[in-house]
Amino acid sequence: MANTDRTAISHVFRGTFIHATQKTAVQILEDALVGVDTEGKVAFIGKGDKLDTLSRTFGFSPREVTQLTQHEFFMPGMIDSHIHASQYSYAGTALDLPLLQWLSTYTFPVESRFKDLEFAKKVYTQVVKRTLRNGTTTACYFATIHTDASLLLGQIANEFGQRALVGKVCMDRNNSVKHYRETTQESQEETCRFIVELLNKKYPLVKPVVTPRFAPSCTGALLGQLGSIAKNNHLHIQSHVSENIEEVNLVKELFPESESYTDVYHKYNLLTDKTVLAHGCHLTDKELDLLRETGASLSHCPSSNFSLCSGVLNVRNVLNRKVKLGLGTDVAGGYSASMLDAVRRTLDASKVLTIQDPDHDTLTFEEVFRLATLGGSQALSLDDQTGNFVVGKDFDALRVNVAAPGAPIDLIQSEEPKILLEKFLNLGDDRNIVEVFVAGRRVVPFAEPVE
Ligand SMILES: O=c1[nH]c(=O)c2nc[nH]c2[nH]1
Repeated sequence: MANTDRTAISHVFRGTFIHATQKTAVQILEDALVGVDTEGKVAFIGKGDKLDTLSRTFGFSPREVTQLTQHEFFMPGMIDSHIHASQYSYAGTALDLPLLQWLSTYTFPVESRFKDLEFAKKVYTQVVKRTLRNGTTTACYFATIHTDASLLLGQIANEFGQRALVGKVCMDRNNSVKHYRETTQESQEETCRFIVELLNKKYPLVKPVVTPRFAPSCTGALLGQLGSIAKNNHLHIQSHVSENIEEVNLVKELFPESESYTDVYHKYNLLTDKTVLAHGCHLTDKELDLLRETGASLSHCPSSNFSLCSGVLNVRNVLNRKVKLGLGTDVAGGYSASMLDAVRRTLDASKVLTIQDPDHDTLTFEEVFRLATLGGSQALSLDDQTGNFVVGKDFDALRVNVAAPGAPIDLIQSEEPKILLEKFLNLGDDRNIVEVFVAGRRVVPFAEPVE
């Protein structure tokens, strides 16, 4: 009997699906049949040999099933839990200074240019397209202090179909760049305008995130106001924490009454289960415990941590202390806008710790795969919608062809799915990502522009 009361099915795929669950870092579903409904949600996950029964139950024709080849698999879309969209214009350059000098020499002068909406449109279109093509289905973006340009980033993410958290950056002190400053009142008022205007657009996949840049850029007064705005509107919060030692010492000087850097955010009600803090290389165990207790998460950004010589986060310790953790490219402190690079640098960082201490429990590629997908969704408190293949979640997925023509992987023989995944994570690039879906909509290859 045909399915009448369910949402209609829009796609059915048959082949290998690979994802992470809470229990299993890499779960492989061979010859799976996955149906996606017209609302973009996973409608069913079954075995290929149940095609007839599933097609009757869900009311689709077996002829409509898309069959993957033996070198292909679907995996969940990757989640970039920390990326500065506004810094994309200089990605791949300017990696020769430590954090605080890097910010004043390169970052603030470039970010100040986003007052110009034409410039903002160009850079934001590029970064959204590039990250989507690289398989980032969800991005947690820092924009700049400019409200209209930040709204434009939300509009562009919506147009291209990327799931995004977008933050108008707040900073009311410690910036020597003349045209890149706001008063406490401006920062607070413009944050409210940003939130109201972005929410009014009713973009289905784009949400505002309250964004104090980091404690050294914000007065206690501003941090307090931002904490209240986030609380009153149940919003996400993002910032940076304990990236570099000089920064940690500066926070001690600026907030002598606080017990630690993390405590500064706690004091101003900025640690919630919707908070994500980037870096955390120099956090103490006590600070990690505070993150766990408040439900706040970390975004591990190893490319940037290496490039700016900031530090090496001990991810094993973070996981042992049960703090939620995702991965971030941190463009442009990180030079690559690909989450595959974040995966590789995460493995490198873990191996650096093992070189220093042979007893260190090195992360496996399976664990890092989980961090790039399910871990990121948990870090952003979006795991009820995305992160793995579960009936009822949105279908955010990458169709990977390990043997795609022109791509940088040579297969000598047919391989097990787990080997295909490992090869893709270590050797692959966007040429292996043949299709990207967000909430069931195919967003890569890009639709032809309408003339
Ligand atoms: O890597 C970083 N990039 C930034 O833009 C930034 N701002 C504060 N702290 C930061 N760290």
